[in-house]
Amino acid sequence: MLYVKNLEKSYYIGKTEYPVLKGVNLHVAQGEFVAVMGPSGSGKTTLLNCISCYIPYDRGVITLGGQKLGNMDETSLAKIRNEKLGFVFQDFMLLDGLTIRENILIPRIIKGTVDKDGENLADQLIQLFGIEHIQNKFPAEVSGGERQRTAVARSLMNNPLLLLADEPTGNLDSKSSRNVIESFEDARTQLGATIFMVTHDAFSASFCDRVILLKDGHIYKQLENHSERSIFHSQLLDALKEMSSDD
Ligand SMILES: Nc1ncnc2c1ncn2[C@@H]1O[C@H](COP(=O)(O)OP(=O)(O)OP(=O)(O)O)[C@@H](O)[C@H]1O
Repeated sequence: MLYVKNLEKSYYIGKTEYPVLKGVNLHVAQGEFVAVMGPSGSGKTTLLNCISCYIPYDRGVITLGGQKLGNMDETSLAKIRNEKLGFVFQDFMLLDGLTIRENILIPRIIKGTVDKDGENLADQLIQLFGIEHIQNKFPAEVSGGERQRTAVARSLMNNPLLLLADEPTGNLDSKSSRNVIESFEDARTQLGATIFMVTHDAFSASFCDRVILLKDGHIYKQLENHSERSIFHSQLLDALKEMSSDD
């Protein structure tokens, strides 16, 4: 589904090159829920931004659903972002002047049509995420967890091939975080969504099928979840400790 091969990306400040991604290789299968963790500055957001086509990369190949990303004009990139990718950001990015339902419909509005099919999918997502009772309210009138569930529902509006989430639980308390992670799990089990999430939170990551640990622009280790969530959580905490003591 998503393949990243030998991905390299540097930032330049003046003429000085700062390599951030130094040959990253990974694969995310259809229907998988994968987290990326790593120390601050290890390149997690840069990796996500390369996959999102928000920033260009220097070397390597990214393919999504068989289509090679990169080297495309702005119109093609915008089409991929709107039709093949779904995004969930830490600060929700809901529009204050639109209701919860209208916010969920934004990807269809951008596409130019909100037909019966779009309204039906919105109904399905609103029901799936338990936000029927707030659908006609405005973002300022609902809780942080409800705003974040709205953001997850919106990200699924165009049946994206891949849902990308950058610190989706970063600003939330533990109850709301759990709510968001459960909404990802629902999206996966009920809609077959594929989710790629950057997080600092080992608890949130412990719900994933696989966790990729990134360190200094390389994949340090990948852990697969074959056991109970609490056991996987301990394994993750141990691996994170090992990674930080390897300096
Ligand atoms: N636009 C930019 N120009 C120059 N350097 C950048 C730019 N964006 C990020 N960097 C640097 O690249 C490195 C990786 O940044 P990135 O945001 O990918 O890390 P991260 O792992 O997501 O960190 P965090 O966990 O703190 O969000 C950091 O050292 C950062 O300062």
